[in-house]
Amino acid sequence: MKIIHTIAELRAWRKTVGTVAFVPTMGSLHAGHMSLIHAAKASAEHTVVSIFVNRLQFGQGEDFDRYPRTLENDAALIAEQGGVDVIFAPDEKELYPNVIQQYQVTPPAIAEELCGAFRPGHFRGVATVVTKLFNIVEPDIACFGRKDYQQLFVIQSMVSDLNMNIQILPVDTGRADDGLALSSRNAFLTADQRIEAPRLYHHLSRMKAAIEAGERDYSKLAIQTVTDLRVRGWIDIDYVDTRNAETLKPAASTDKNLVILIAARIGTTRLIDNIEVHL
Ligand SMILES: Nc1ncnc2c1ncn2[C@@H]1O[C@H](COP(=O)(O)OP(=O)(O)OP(=O)(O)O)[C@@H](O)[C@H]1O
Ligand SMILES: CC(C)(CO)[C@@H](O)C(=O)[O-]
Ligand code: BAL
Repeated sequence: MKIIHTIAELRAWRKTVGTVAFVPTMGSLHAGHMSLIHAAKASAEHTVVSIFVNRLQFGQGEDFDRYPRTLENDAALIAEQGGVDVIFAPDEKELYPNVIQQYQVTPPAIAEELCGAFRPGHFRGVATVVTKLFNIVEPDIACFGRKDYQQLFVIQSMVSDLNMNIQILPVDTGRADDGLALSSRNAFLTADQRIEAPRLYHHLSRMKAAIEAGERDYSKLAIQTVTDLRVRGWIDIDYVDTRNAETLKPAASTDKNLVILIAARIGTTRLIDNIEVHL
């Protein structure tokens, strides 16, 4: 396995190989990332994992500075699993030599809802860096986790709208035994917060069960969840929302494919999760 830091070296390597599956990450790898890597390995001759904490997708006051950076551990974990050809780990100067990225990819208005409403410019930053990475790695396939459902939606629609010749492979959310979605940011949780955090998934599961049982008043379900979380001390709840799983528009009572999305802060750590409902 090679660790490549420069675009020139990555491009030189890319010219010498056949099909490539690509897993973009911000590092601090966990079992959720490993299932993306597993899916990538199974779908092309070669696998590239990128590790880059992308300043452009973080807002003012967000956790860019404290975001965990653990390249050595990440490389060891990937090497242990085997089968990855390249870790692409550029530094900021390599990817953003002009400091300010003049040309950016602006997603449509749906990217300003849900997480986008609380992280203005976030998905522009994601779409821009993913486009740059796609242009550098030139993958045949790229894997994205369903945990970041809106991100997956933005990338899928970007690839379709801009005719990028890349197949996007969605990968199911990896969870801890108690249901908490695996996330690099879980590392910030205190022991007590870690015990409380799976409540997000428990609420999503409860809302899903209610919808499967015939409930169509999605706002009522959301209010119940918010009320219960507030009582338990979750004061910073960004949203609890039921959307059409294919369009991400607000769900209609006749929709058959839904996704319930949630984002909330526990202490200073912002967690997101979602659950799909197929009726
Ligand atoms: N639990 C998970 N299951 C499946 N995919 C995941 C999971 N966690 C992250 N991913 C996917 O891994 C890719 C890289 O994500 P990233 O490096 O931001 O990790 P993360 O754990 O989501 O970190 P963060 O705490 O920043 O949300 C994304 O496609 C993301 O959806
Ligand atoms: C796709 C991504 C690597 C772009 O920086 C990031 O948003 C992530 O890790 O999900
Ligand atoms: N996993 C999405 C990256 C972010 O939260 O910035």
